[in-house]
Amino acid sequence: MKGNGRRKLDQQNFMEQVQECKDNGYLLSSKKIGSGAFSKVYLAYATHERMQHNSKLASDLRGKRHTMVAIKIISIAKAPVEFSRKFLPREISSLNATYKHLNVVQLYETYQNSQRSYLVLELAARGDLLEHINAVSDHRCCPGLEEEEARRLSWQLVSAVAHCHNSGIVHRDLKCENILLDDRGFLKLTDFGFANRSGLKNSLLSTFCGSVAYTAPEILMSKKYNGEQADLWSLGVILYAMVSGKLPFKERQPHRMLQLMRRGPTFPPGLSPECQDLIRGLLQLRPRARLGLQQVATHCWMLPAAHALFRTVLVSALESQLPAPMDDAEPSEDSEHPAAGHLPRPRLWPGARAPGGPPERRNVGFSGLGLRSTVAASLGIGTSRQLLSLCSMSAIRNMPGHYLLN
Ligand SMILES: Nc1ncnc2c1ncn2[C@@H]1O[C@H](COP(=O)(O)OP(=O)(O)OP(=O)(O)O)[C@@H](O)[C@H]1O
Repeated sequence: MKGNGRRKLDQQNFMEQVQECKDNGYLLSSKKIGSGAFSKVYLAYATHERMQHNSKLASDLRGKRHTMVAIKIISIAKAPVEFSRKFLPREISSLNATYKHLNVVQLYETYQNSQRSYLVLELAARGDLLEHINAVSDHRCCPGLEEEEARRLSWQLVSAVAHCHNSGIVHRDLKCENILLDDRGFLKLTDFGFANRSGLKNSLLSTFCGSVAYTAPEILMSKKYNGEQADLWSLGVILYAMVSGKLPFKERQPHRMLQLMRRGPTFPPGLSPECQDLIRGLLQLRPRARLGLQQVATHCWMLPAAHALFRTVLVSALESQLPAPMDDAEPSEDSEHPAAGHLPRPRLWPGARAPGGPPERRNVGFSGLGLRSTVAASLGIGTSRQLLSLCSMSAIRNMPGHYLLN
């Protein structure tokens, strides 16, 4: 009886939600795609009428060629007052502040009544990064992703986090479960429930947020912390999880966790020294010793993929749409692989220059504007402007093909 009564109530609740969504221009499906502490997330469809009234929604869905969205329904009645008054408004304002980046889930709109709040979000239908790592590990019969895939995803994640920080938002709950993948394989950072404004440049935060396994040591030690530096620690944990299929430090008790952190991570055999170096640079106990986002983006481990992509995109774009480059843009004769002659020699952090200094700066006499977008899209890191802001930076400039970005 009790079970029956509960089921009826759930059904009634769901029908109310369907009606409330319909009133706001969305067709709610019964497909539940996730749930959180006080929320449920459903697949829904935007009506054409709604799209006519919401340009954000219309422009994005037109590009995606479908009308699907994810609707996160938060039960105000079930959630603690602090959640509705503090965390939910922060989540909404953070999503508004970080609109719009290819690697950050987009909030199209919200509506609410006294019972529920609705967040209409961009759909990321391929599950989260943790599921992905586990699925790939099973498939390969070896824990973790291939470094090449981890690098591609890291580019997107670094781009997303850089965009948040540049928008004045610290995420404070970066973990594999809060990183979703969409049906095109793009990474989408989500769950800004603990996000906060980073405020003044050196202002410090004090609230404990996130999951212990991803939490920076200074937070575990209850010290005041810099949100951006704490996000960078979590980034190191995520990168470690991607390439090893496990967490670098796993203990329930914070003081034991700290002991492990002091000892530093141990790496699986076969992991490249460059990748180890990057992870070590992020998992620095002292926040100030940690790599910054710009150093991450220009770390030698991050470069090979970008380099290869630049080459590939450059070659195909040159063939299809652009005037031929001047002679000096040709690969060197001794290149075995089309990219090999131009790869900067691996540099280990912190930033020792490759022997012989940076590659010569070349200019091919075209702006490469369309190409920038293609490159940004290939890397999965948003618009060309976002690519530029991430890479306004020495390493990309030092890379062969840098002229595409100037
Ligand atoms: N835009 C989306 N597209 C697809 N699935 C989503 C989307 N947003 C959320 N989900 C799914 O719903 C789950 C819960 O969403 P979310 O993490 O935002 O809720 P939450 O209430 O903040 O969760 P938690 O209590 O774990 O912090 C996610 O783990 C994910 O599986």
